[in-house]
Amino acid sequence: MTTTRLRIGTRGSPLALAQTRQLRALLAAALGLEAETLPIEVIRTTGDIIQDRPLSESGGKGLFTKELDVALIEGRIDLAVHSSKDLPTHLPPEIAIAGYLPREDVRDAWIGRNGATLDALPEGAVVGTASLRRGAQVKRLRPDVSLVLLRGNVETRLRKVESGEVDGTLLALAGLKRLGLERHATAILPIEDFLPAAGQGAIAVTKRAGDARVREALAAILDPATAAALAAERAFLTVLDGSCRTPIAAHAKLIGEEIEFHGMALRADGSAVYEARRRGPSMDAALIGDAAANEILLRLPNGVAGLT
Ligand SMILES: NCc1[nH]cc(CCC(=O)O)c1CC(=O)O
Repeated sequence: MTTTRLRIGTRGSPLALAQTRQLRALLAAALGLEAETLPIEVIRTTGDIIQDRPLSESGGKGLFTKELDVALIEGRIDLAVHSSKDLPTHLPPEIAIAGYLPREDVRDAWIGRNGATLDALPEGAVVGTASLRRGAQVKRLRPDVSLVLLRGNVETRLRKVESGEVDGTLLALAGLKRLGLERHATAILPIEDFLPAAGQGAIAVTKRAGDARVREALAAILDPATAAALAAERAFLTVLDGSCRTPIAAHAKLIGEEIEFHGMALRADGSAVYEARRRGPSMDAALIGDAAANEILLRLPNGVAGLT
């Protein structure tokens, strides 16, 4: 197998690069190569350029992936590394998800100014987030706090808490860990109140559909348990999130041969929550996520649009 020239594409954010180096190290070890023989191509995406408004208002889907898809299709790279959370539910037909690395911690971390917890924030405190899901989950517990848009990469957001621009923010613990910034977490939020985004904590690899060379090269480092969980979470998202404007959370985990699934759709102001829980054989993961989403759809008085 000629694998020595596999080119890896990624966004250029510190988190994207950390994830890509992790994948490259695993892949090189599995192939018995030096990591440096697998070149990393940094590709700027639309999502990296838009910084001043929520991505949900900018066309949402595919903002972090389109330029990487094009690079794959044009043969400039052979695989691309993504945060699964940022992968759209529908990919172009030329692109396939090869699989996922073993998942990191799926939970959200709370970063409070001067170490304050979410419970201990004074009335009317300001929480920064760009995530509709996190905003709705915060409002559900603390309807008195105000939400402001906080974008930028992980370091930028941490700085905005330190400088007092906001009293606190939420970030994926996985991202903090990968950047060696876990010490900034004031608290790790319980999964029941802060059910994560579909795909949170998982690194996905995409490739050209039908590229057997890349599929074979990756086989040893991809994790089937994460793939089963992601199949359920992505199916749930596919049914509920046509718009990227609805707060949706989903978490699946493999217990033995079974998938345990918990999904949630929230009204943006946190005033209503619709949940579904299911358990079933892991081979039915996508069906489980799909069924849970349809169960929630049936309970929504005005469909998903009623939640925005
Ligand atoms: N949308 C940004 C993004 N995409 C993936 C992660 C974290 C890493 C992960 O979930 O795997 C983050 C930052 C954050 O939510 O704190």
